[in-house]
Amino acid sequence: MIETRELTKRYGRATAVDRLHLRIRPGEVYGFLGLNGAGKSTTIRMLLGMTRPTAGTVRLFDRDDPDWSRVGYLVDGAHAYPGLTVRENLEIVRRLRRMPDRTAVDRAVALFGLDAHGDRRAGTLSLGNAQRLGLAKAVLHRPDLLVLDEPANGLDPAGIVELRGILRRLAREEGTAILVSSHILAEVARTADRIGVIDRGRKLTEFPATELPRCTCGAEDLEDVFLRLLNEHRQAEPA
Ligand SMILES: Nc1ncnc2c1ncn2[C@@H]1O[C@H](COP(=O)(O)OP(=O)(O)OP(=O)(O)O)[C@@H](O)[C@H]1O
Repeated sequence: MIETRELTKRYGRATAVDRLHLRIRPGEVYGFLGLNGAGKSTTIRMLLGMTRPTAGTVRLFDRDDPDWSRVGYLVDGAHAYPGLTVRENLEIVRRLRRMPDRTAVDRAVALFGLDAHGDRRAGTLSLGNAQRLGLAKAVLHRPDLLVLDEPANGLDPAGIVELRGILRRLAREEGTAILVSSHILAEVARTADRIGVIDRGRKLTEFPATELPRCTCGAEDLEDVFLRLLNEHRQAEPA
């Protein structure tokens, strides 16, 4: 349902994303891994129509002309109106999305454990709670595709576990396709169904999260796998 073909972004002579093929199915959580500067955010921006590809295509929901009302996202950190409360921020999103269901705000507040902060001004929230608000805004309208760039930023360990549960539930119960980029490798291993590793704009490998032990070749964990893959790739293809 979400597919990129030969997706490429060049900035001058530098190639940020290089002929990337991605496919994410409904109900699938896709973990997108890469070092700083690997090309994750650029890919995400192209998926969301925020950056025009130099070459290649993005197809969302099997259409060339995407229906953005079916997409939710959290990129570049959580943004909110700082002078408005958590509920007011969510209420604005509800109206902008033309959602008749007035209980949507309450549901989102509860889903992200923001009950105690509903009447606080967003500008006074801790980083983790601001991130929760950003996530609540992203899923308020029950999108079919959810794109999250480093969603665990600022969350405490309990928040990270909660986020995992929420993403798994959205995928399983609502059939949401979820792309999540992260540096927290162990967390991606627990959250994602499939994992793709990108380096210098190119997809190095992709594997089901359940097959992680089989592709470790003696590696201790995903972090180890990731570093081995990068080393192998960089030895094979020096910059
Ligand atoms: N607007 C831009 N102009 C020029 N180069 C850019 C621009 N945006 C990104 N790049 C370059 O493209 C490459 C990929 O960057 P990108 O932000 O997509 O990586 P990333 O994997 O998201 O990294 P990080 O984990 O640090 O956020 C980097 O070399 C970056 O410097």
